Amino acid sequence: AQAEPSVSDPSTKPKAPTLPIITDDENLYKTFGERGGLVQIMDDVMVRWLANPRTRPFFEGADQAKLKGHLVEQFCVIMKGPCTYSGRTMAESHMGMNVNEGSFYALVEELQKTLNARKIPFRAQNRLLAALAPMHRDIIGK
Ligand code: HEM
Repeated sequence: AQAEPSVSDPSTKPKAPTLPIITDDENLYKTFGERGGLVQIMDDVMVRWLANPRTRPFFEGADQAKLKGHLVEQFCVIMKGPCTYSGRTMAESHMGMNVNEGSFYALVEELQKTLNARKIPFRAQNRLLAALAPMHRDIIGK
C-alpha cells in the first residue's frame, strides 16, 4: 500500500499557529476541480449554511460574496493550489462570534453534504477535513 501523505507541513506551524495546515496531497486541488470547482462548492455550501438553523444566524448578516471568495482562496492554499489568501486569520475573523461545537459541526456537516453531492471521493474529503479540524481552536468559544 502507498504511504499516506502527511497532513501538515511542519514549516508552517511554529511561527504561525493560526494559518491553515497545508496538506501534502499533491492531487487534492485537482480532485476538487481546481478554482472553478471550489467556487461551485462555496456557492452550494453557502445555500446550505443559510438554510441550516444552527449556522444561519452567523451567515445571514455576513458579506457572503466576500466570504465565499476568501474561502475559495483559503481552501486553494490548503490544497497547495496557486492562490494567495487575502482574508484575516481564523482567530481575528471569528472573534466575538461565540461559535459553539454544535454550530461548528453543523457547518462541517453541510460541507460534507456539498462534497458528497459533487462526488468528491471520501479519501479526498478526509484530507481536507483533517486540515480544517485543528482550526476549531481558533474558532470555537471565541
Ligand atoms: C474549519 C472551520 C472554518 C473555517 C475554515 C472558516 C473559514 C473562514 C474564512 C476563511 C473566513 C473569511 C475571513 C475574512 O473574510 O477575513 C471566515 C469568516 C466567517 N466565518 Fe468562518 N470558518 C470556519 C468555521 C466557522 C463557523 C463554525 C462559523 C459559524 C457557524 C463561521 C462563521 C463565519 C462568519 C459569519 C464569517 C464572516 C465574518 C465577517 O464577515 O466578518 N465560520 N471563516
